[in-house]
Amino acid sequence: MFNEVKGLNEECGLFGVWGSPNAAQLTYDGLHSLQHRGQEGAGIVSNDQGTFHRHRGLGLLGEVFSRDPEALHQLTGDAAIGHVRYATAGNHGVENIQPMQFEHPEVGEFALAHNGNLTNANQIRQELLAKGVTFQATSDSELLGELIQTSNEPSFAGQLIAALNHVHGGFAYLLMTPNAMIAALDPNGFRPLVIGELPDGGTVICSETCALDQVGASFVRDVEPGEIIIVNNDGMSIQHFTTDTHLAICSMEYIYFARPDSIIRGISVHDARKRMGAKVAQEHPVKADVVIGVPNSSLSAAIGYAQASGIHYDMGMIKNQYVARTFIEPTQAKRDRGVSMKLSVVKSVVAGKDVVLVDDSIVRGTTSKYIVRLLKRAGAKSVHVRIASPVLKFPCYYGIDIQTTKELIGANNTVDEIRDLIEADSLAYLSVDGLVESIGALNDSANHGLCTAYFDGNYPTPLYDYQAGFDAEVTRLGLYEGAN
Ligand SMILES: O=P(O)(O)OC[C@H]1O[C@H](OP(=O)(O)OP(=O)(O)O)[C@H](O)[C@@H]1O
Ligand SMILES: NC(=O)CC[C@H](N)C(=O)O
Ligand SMILES: [Mg+2]
Repeated sequence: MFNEVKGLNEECGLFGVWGSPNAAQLTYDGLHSLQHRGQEGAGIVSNDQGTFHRHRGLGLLGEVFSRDPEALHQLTGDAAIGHVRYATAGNHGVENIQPMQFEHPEVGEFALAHNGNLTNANQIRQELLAKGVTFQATSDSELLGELIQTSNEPSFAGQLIAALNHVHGGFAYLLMTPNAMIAALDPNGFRPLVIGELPDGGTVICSETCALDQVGASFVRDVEPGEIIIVNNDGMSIQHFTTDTHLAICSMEYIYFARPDSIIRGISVHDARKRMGAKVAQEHPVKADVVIGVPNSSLSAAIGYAQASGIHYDMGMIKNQYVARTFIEPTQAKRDRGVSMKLSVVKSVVAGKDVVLVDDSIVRGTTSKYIVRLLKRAGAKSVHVRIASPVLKFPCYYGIDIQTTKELIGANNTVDEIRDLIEADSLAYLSVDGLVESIGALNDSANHGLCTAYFDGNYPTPLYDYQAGFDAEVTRLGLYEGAN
């Protein structure tokens, strides 16, 4: 597959429209603003008075549709759903590119798109295999469709509710039948999902508010954990597949994944990142001449660090806008080359200076190590690295593709060891409490409505398929005994 070399890989983006002409074009535009959530493949299914049309392919949205210039025009109808993918389960083939389509005896056909990762996918796959199901793909996303197909419930609505109660883990789903667009969010609400209204009265449901802005839709509300939202020609209705819900939205959405111009559950992502930067300045002050950020995702946190510390902010690094899209077999040599083609230093900003370098996260350490060297080569007197999130130590099983600790520098080294590995003069991270305070409490539960499992190992759900592997890793690393 072809992809930009990135430290952290995004998840997936969902966008759907009901009741607006040119629904496929709107979906294309919306997905374009969600491209940061997935770059492996993209697809759109339109609904023209009950007849579905689909186009999907590997690569960026623009590539998928420019390979076949007629494709978008053929997606006729006033409803559509679309998806941009970054794989967390299954292979990278086109059969896993969404939306997926299914035949159904009651509704005719339906299409399905999924953001997240199921924790009991293996178990469900075995159950379905035992029932004689043959699969169209290898990812976990298809499973909801197959559960609907094989359910004993008499109606599509009942089948969907039963299926949603059978899958576990992270899931924001967008489905479309000939008569309705349907959204559902897992009981922890790990992934963001919002509803908007178009000026012509059409309804949009999508992953982030930046996509609402893109198509001129106004924000209506967030989809709540456990909800099923049904949009049809009579309007919108809300049901619940469960009321046993515990909000635990992924804190990495605020730290890194979401676009800074998005608002997640009432909190501006940019403002939350600025507060994270300010908080790490307060927790780990350092005397320096200039604060710089690592484009793109840490710039908000760097601004926050500068404002709180009183040290002036400057543009010390540039990101090449035409980043080489490198063939990834994810080897370290390729990652190193990818980072070097992506980032460069503005020498006049850092030469002869004590520099605070703010980044939002360290995954393998490739980026920090490269940049510290680059800054020193450009004449920086000292480089103090400040990370606007806590040490990334634990895997994510709900939609980020960090499913093992092996490559996480923070799981395998102490902070002092990481400082030496990246050759920084000092290194410090935001605390977990500081992170939660910076984002702001979403509710009054013990976890304040956030999932911080990647930092503290507190998973809000059972891990099912992943439990044994997780236990083995914890034992191997002695993680709970405190690596840091
Ligand atoms: O320790 P590493 O393995 O290098 O990963 C960490 C880096 O990856 C992410 O950025 P990314 O390269 O994805 O680019 P972006 O900030 O432009 O999104 C993150 O913001 C860090 O900069
Ligand atoms: N990142 C995601 O949300 C991925 C969705 C799904 N698990 C897949 O692998 O395709
Ligand atoms: Mg970055």
